[in-house]
Amino acid sequence: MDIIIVGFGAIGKGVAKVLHEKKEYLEKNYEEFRVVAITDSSGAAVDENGLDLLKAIEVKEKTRKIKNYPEKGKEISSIDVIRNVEADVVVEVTPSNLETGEPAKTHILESFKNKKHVVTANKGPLALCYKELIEEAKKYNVIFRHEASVGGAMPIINLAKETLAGNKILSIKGILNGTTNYILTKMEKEGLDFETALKEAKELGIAETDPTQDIEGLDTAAKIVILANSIMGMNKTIKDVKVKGIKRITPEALFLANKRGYTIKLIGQIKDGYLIVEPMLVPIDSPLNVKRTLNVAMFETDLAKEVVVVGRGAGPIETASAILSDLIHIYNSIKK
Ligand SMILES: NC(=O)C1=CN([C@@H]2O[C@H](COP(=O)(O)OP(=O)(O)OC[C@H]3O[C@@H](n4cnc5c(N)ncnc54)[C@H](OP(=O)(O)O)[C@@H]3O)[C@@H](O)[C@H]2O)C=CC1
Ligand SMILES: N[C@@H](CC=O)C(=O)O
Ligand code: NA
Repeated sequence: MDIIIVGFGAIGKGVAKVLHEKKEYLEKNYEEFRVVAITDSSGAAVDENGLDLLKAIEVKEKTRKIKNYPEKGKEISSIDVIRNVEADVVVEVTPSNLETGEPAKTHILESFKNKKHVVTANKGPLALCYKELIEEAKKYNVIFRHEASVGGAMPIINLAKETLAGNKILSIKGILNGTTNYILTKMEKEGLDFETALKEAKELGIAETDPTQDIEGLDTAAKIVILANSIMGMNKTIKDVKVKGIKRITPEALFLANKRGYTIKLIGQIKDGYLIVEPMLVPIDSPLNVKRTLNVAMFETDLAKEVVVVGRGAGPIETASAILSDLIHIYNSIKK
């Protein structure tokens, strides 16, 4: 199966690393998953016989520009690659823009028009025009998967759509941002100051390209919109979310909360049609009290009653795990 990776930052490189590591597993159980093009803001590397993924990562890390890939690098836009390079699937992992959804929205729609399936981790277009994307995918008869867009490696979207199929999801409450959970954990457990904890999160490759999206709660807001629309049958946008971030939370506030048997977590919640993101006091022994980059989601459903899922919500390899599972789903759907 031939793949184009659009965006070659933390997640794009994570996908390349995972596809390299899992090469034998994939060839044994499915077929070769070949990356025939990689793009970033500088251009692209294109090889219809499949790029050397370790070389692509090395070129990117050494020169910051994928167009410097020897012999196969070129100054060409992602849209031209999507239009002109033969491939089955586009993996869209450019930055999430929560105002316009670009450039991802155009990349995704252009992929559909060129009969390419899409796997994305990008929250922008999903939080702004979910219905349009689903309708366009149907119109061009292509598969659109986005498990990585909410909770990273934590199974949530496909879990609700597949394993909980038939259930009515009555409410969802959880921690859906790894960066803020990492910061709150480091402040609480190690007394680290906010800026140092944020710097560490950036070095881990878990923060957004613009980390204010994490800190101000907008990333969590985008994710609960995606959940509301994709697994609760709503039609919301990010403007429908009441949002508060964690900027005012201090190590002292966490210490005081602990003394009273609580911790403080950034909680996203969908209940009775309302979408809210705010820091909340959480009992120390609550299932919501997960640490570092972990995410957690508590579902209330009509048949399965309460369901709780926990997993790493961010990180290059963890997120690539969700992207790989969507790629395998597409393989099973188109090649069988
Ligand atoms: N980091 C994480 O743990 C998770 C991230 N996500 C989502 O995954 C996506 C990628 O995140 P992440 O890898 O961390 O972000 P980065 O900022 O590390 O990487 C973004 C990449 O997109 C490239 N890019 C920007 N504009 C374009 C364009 N027009 N065409 C092609 N490439 C472009 C950048 O190019 P250049 O290198 O030249 O600047 C960069 O390579 C985001 O939408 C994020 O919300 C989802 C789950 C987890
Ligand atoms: N910045 C996000 C990345 C995953 O969506 C987070 O910290 O959760
Ligand atoms: Na997920």
